[in-house]
Amino acid sequence: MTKTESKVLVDISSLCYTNGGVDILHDINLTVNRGDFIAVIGPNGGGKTTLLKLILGLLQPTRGAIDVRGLRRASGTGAIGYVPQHVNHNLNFPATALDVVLMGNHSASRRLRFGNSRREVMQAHEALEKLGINDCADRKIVALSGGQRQRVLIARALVGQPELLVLDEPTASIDTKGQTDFYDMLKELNKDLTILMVCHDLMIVASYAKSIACLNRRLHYHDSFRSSGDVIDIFYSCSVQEMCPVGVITQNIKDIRPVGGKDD
Ligand SMILES: Nc1ncnc2c1ncn2[C@@H]1O[C@H](COP(=O)(O)OP(=O)(O)OP(=O)(O)O)[C@@H](O)[C@H]1O
Repeated sequence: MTKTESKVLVDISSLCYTNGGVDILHDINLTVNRGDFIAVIGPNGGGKTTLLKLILGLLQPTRGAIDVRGLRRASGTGAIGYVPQHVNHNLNFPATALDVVLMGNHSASRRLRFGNSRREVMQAHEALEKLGINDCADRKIVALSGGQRQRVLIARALVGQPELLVLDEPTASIDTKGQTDFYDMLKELNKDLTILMVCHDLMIVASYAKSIACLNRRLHYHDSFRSSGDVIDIFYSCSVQEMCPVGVITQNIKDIRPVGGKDD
């Protein structure tokens, strides 16, 4: 880290978000530090996507603040790369993988400029290469597999050279083997890039994330988390209205750990 780089990229304090009189997020505090790999888990409707939209600046907090001054905007089009939850590809849409990645260069400031510079095309190829799919550059996006398409979307998020990569349930349509490859790749990217990811798969979370934020209107942050098949059963059967399932799980791990067992 250079002297000008801040350790804290995003600082969320006492954030509340209300929509139509409904309290969707309440008193959220979260700090995203450079190098983090944070998994956000929580039940459907718990506010995960809403939190990501607030960080991206697509929504404004009702109360509290999100400080993103730690993110430099020196180069590229955006300090945050975003891979959304749902991307519906129109089967008649003729774009190639390269075209989709190049869309990552389109910012408000250059909306009226047509075409791409040679440098932008080169950067798009580099992003595809980084994700191991540059050989798909000229293939139509609709002709790619779910896993390949997901990598194209990450390449699109990376082409603006972000410092923070935000992903919303990125592997919903990828098979188990593809998911392992995908998360291995994210782990590799995390060497240079900070990652904040919504994910429902606790095994994945336990294997890849460095810390976990459990969100159900309120947020509970945990520095570390371990999971097992039993724990997943507990997670999905517990009620998580106001309490944190990770707290329940952690308690349960303590309860089932044999006396004299290694305390880790
Ligand atoms: N545009 C909107 N207008 C009004 N309410 C909304 C809007 N978008 C989301 N909500 C509500 O906000 C709450 C949180 O939704 P959000 O999509 O953030 O949850 P989530 O945790 O991402 O859910 P999931 O796991 O199902 O994707 C839900 O009650 C939802 O109905």
